[in-house]
Parts: sequence; structure tokens; C-alpha cells
Amino acid sequence: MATTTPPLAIDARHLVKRYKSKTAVDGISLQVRVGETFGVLGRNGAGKTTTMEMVAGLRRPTKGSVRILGLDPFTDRAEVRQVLGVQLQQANLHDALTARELVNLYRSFYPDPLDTDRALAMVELQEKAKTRFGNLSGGQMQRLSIALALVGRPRVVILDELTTGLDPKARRRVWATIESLREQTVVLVSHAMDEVERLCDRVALIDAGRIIAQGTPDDLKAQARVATLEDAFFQLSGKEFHHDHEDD
Ligand SMILES: Nc1ncnc2c1ncn2[C@@H]1O[C@H](COP(=O)(O)OP(=O)(O)OP(=O)(O)O)[C@@H](O)[C@H]1O
Repeated sequence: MATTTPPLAIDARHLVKRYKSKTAVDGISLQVRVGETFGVLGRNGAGKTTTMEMVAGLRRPTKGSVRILGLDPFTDRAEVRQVLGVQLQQANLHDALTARELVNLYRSFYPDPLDTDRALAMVELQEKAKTRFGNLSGGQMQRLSIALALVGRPRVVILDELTTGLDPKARRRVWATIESLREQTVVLVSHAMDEVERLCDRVALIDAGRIIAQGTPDDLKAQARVATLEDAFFQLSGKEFHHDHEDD
């Protein structure tokens, strides 16, 4: 029996996360197909990171279920680790290890990783191979954390705030790296509209712990009858996408 529907890389259903009285995620379902680049876009505090931490098995949902390539990230931890690469927003890496040592450590978690030099070259850190993590600049740490998420050639990659804090040239280089990942499934958590518009096949707009719209960037603009994703967000949520807050 032939089937043409691509399998789901991520199938998250009705995720809820409550912290005491605060509901950070309020019933989010996400289906990402194998090979897609999927954007999760929303303002600061919308619930993006919490959602993806639940998807990755790093935070237990109050309610809801997650499957990554059919595996449960809480009960099938070892198998999920082999197929999933995650770049966390605040890389919490060992300051005393060098860039090369960290890449080698992450390589050891996966059955068929990239070559160490290739992983460092991908984010242009060859010259920093012997520098300890604690002595890298913020942008270099960020780029190293991307290399660590990709070094295992995981089938599914979650990247949180891919290029926040990088200069325009470094952003373009990181984009080119992501564009080269044709077979992998990528989820980009972002509040950078240009990045999402350029890289993502489909996007979910998240506001106050819920998905307010999803589709291709073109669908979302057409749905809101506007020319930019930023205007689409405003039309669909009634809120300005960019607003003043202390941690931007
Ligand atoms: N451990 C926690 N305890 C209590 N509240 C939390 C906790 N973690 C997150 N929150 C709250 O949950 C909400 C969603 O946070 P989350 O970090 O998921 O948002 P985000 O969309 O990723 O934002 P940002 O872009 O700023 O990272 C926020 O209001 C946040 O303050």
C-alpha cells in the first residue's frame, strides 16, 4: 500500500505548562513533517522556549503529549538523544573545555557524527579550536552551540534564537549553514522576522501561550492581507511584535 504523506518528525499535542498560577503554555499542538524547516515565532515571554523544552524532553508538560519520530522524549530518552540535536538559548557549557573538546564530547553521543574540523569550520571557529569556552566572545559561544547541536547529524534539530546577538555577516553565514541542511528537520525558535521569513517553510505565530496562526510565510501574509510577517502578527494578534522590555 503506497502512502505519500511524509511522516511527522514532531507531533506535539495539546501541550500545557503551568507554573503555580501562571500558564506559560496554554494548549499548543505542533506537527512538523520530516524535512521541513519550521519557525516558532512570538514576542518575548510568549511561551516559545517552554514549548520547545517540553518537545525536547527537557521540561515535563503539565498536560499533553510529544512524539519525536514516534518516540516519547520522556520514556525513550536514549533513543531520542540519538535523533535530536538541541541548541539552548543560554548555553550552559563547561567553561574550562576548549571548543574542540566540546565538539568531541558532543560527537561521542552520536553514532555517525560530523568530523570535528568540519563542525568547527561550519561556524567558522577553526581558529578558536584551542580556546576555552569561557574565553570565547558571546557570538562565538553562540556559534559553537549551533555546531554542537548539528555535530551529531541529528535527524531533528531545535535551534532557539539562532542568530540573536550575531553581527549581520555572522547571521548570513549561519543562515547559509541552516539552508544547507536539506534532509534534516529543523525547528527555529525566533523573534527575528527576517530570519523566519527567509529560512522557514512554515511558521507558527505564538502569543500568550497559544498558536494564533500557522502556515507558510506567504499564507500568513495573505490571511492578514498585509505585506510583511510583522504586519501579519499585528493584524492577527492586535499587538505590536516589537515592544520595549528590559531583556531584548
Ligand atoms: N521556571 C519558571 N517559573 C515561572 N515562570 C516561568 C518559568 N519559565 C518561564 N516562565 C514564564 O513563562 C512565560 C513563557 O516563557 P518562555 O521563556 O517560554 O517564553 P519565550 O517565548 O521563549 O520568551 P523569550 O523570547 O523571552 O525567551 C513567561 O511569562 C515566563 O516568565
